[in-house]
Amino acid sequence: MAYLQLQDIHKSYQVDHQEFHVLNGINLDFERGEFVSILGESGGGKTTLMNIIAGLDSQYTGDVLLNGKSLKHDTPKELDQYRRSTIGFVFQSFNLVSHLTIRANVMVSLEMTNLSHHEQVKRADELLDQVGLSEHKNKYPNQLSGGQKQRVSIARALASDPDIIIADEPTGALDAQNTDEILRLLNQIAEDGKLVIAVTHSQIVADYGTRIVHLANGLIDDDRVLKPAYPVDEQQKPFRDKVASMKSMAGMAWQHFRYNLKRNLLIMFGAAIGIFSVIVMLGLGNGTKGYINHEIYSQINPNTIQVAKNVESDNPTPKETMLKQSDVNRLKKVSGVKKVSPGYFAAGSARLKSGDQTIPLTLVQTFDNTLRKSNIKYGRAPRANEILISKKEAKQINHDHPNQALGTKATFYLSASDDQTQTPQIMQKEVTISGITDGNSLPDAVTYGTLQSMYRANNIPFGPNYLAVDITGGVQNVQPVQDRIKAIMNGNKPAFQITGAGSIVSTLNTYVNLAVAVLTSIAAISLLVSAIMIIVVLYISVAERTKEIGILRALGFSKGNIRKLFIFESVFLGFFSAVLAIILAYLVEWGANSLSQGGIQYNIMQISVGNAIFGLVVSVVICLLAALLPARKAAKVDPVVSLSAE
Ligand SMILES: Nc1ncnc2c1ncn2[C@@H]1O[C@H](COP(=O)(O)OP(=O)(O)OP(=O)(O)O)[C@@H](O)[C@H]1O
Repeated sequence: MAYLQLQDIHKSYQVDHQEFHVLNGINLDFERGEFVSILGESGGGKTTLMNIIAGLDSQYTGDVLLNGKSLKHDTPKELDQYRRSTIGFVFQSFNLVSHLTIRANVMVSLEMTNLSHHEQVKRADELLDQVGLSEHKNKYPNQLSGGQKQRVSIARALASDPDIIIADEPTGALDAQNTDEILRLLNQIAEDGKLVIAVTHSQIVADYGTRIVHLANGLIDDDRVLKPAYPVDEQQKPFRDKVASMKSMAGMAWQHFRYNLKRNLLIMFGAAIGIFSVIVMLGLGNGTKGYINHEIYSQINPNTIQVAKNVESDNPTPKETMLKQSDVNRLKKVSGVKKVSPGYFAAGSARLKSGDQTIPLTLVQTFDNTLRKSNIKYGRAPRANEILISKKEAKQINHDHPNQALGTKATFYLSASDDQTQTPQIMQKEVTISGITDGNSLPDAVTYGTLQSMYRANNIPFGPNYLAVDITGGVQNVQPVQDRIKAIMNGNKPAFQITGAGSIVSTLNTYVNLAVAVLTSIAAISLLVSAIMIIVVLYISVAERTKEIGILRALGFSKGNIRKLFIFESVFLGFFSAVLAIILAYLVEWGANSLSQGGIQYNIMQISVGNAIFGLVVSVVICLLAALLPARKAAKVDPVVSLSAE
């Protein structure tokens, strides 16, 4: 039984509903150690026959048997494996991968073996040495002469130690001296016990081999043995072949990415704009929220909230708003609540009279933890019969030296209505100014006891109209505790409401979040544009690399390998675009914050690590999705068509 048998091979092409018969029943036997030249007229079907032998074309009738085993029913994956392990290609136009160095071109075949990287480099160097190119291994194909390129392609064909070398017009593009050199190498391969099948028009080439087969009208019309086949030394391959790994495909994608760095940099800039805008918007949102919180929390203590009774009427009576001990007890039970203290606020009904100055007090409240001691610029917090006023008010007492208002005696007036008579009464008390605050919108403050004594003196019932609730832990606990308090019901109505400045923080944050979401969505439109751009670029890349895809498929790379090649390249694009976008965003953050520190003394842009990671993940995912269709197209490229492409 011959090593390779062709049995009654018929092949025809369908063009415009017409059938063109190219091979009309080829029967040939080949042995290892033979150097067979296939001669025949141009267009006679020699390349077609080679594609069938190589397992690139399976649309034929008849059978190809290797060691007696038919290829006819092999799956595409089995044919990939057959090419990987058994076939080595040498093409007329060399078909080297232009973006890979000479050594890397040889190593492409070795990616599909179980050799370690180090062993692959060693084998590639040995082969390049064998074909006399060891000095050129770091050059790129366009830096070599035609003869040198063909020697590289011979080294690549031998890399995976295949038993059959198919050479399609191997000397067609070479001068006499290089032809001689290449023929010597091919003959050496046959001498080493491999089967060399060379398609040629040249009688010189044909005469060099051990046998000449002539093709005419789709049939073998002559088959001459010039000399006996070289003896075959049965040797085990020094390594096993395997499907190229993810790592290999990532490595190859990386090599192409680097080779096209300038172009890729431009694409990356385009793709980075979208990610950059999204990250900047998120950072601006964080900064704005932070600024609002900072402004509010610098005046009030976020960890103490004001809780009032939830009353329905617009104009509730003091009795309706008054909180009871039972309310205090209910709040104390809420998890996260540390302390509940009674508080009272009076809006628009108080005055302070000092000498002949009468100062209206917009808001007076009890001094408790909702206010920050750090806002007291001069003096201290009020004790019994003392009052804390703002700097603006102190200026009305002593215009030039407001701090000298400290210790001044004044009369504090407060109107209150007796629930029974409904007649407002003006209560008054002599107080001393104990402190002056710095803020513009801070309330004036007295102690709860001071207010209580004023009401008692006038026989008007008094009780807290809010409760100051201290919350354990950090600021992050405030919202959950607020939510738990809001969930306490009186029948089917909430029992309490959160009042004071703290209550608006979450509302403001909700608005800012909404604004950020809208702006981020607008920024995300540029992400869509980036995605479309990447799809277009990859489609162009598939078209540009059709030949390369054909070469890789001929060498034994599977469709899946080709798909991964494009997907990896796109992922690299996504990753580096995001890195670029993140760097740009942090630069803009630095610029914006330098400006905002000068104005509002706050970092208005705060890009978190989470924002940067989000940008990175989104960019990689978008590029991954954008690569799916072009990668699929690349995988579907027919190697026979792409190899014959101009
Ligand atoms: N994909 C195809 N569709 C239609 N016809 C094709 C296709 N590929 C090849 N042919 C035809 O099949 C015939 C054989 O082509 P093939 O390339 O095998 O010839 P060849 O002997 O290698 O020629 P040459 O020596 O000029 O390279 C030619 O007539 C060619 O036009």
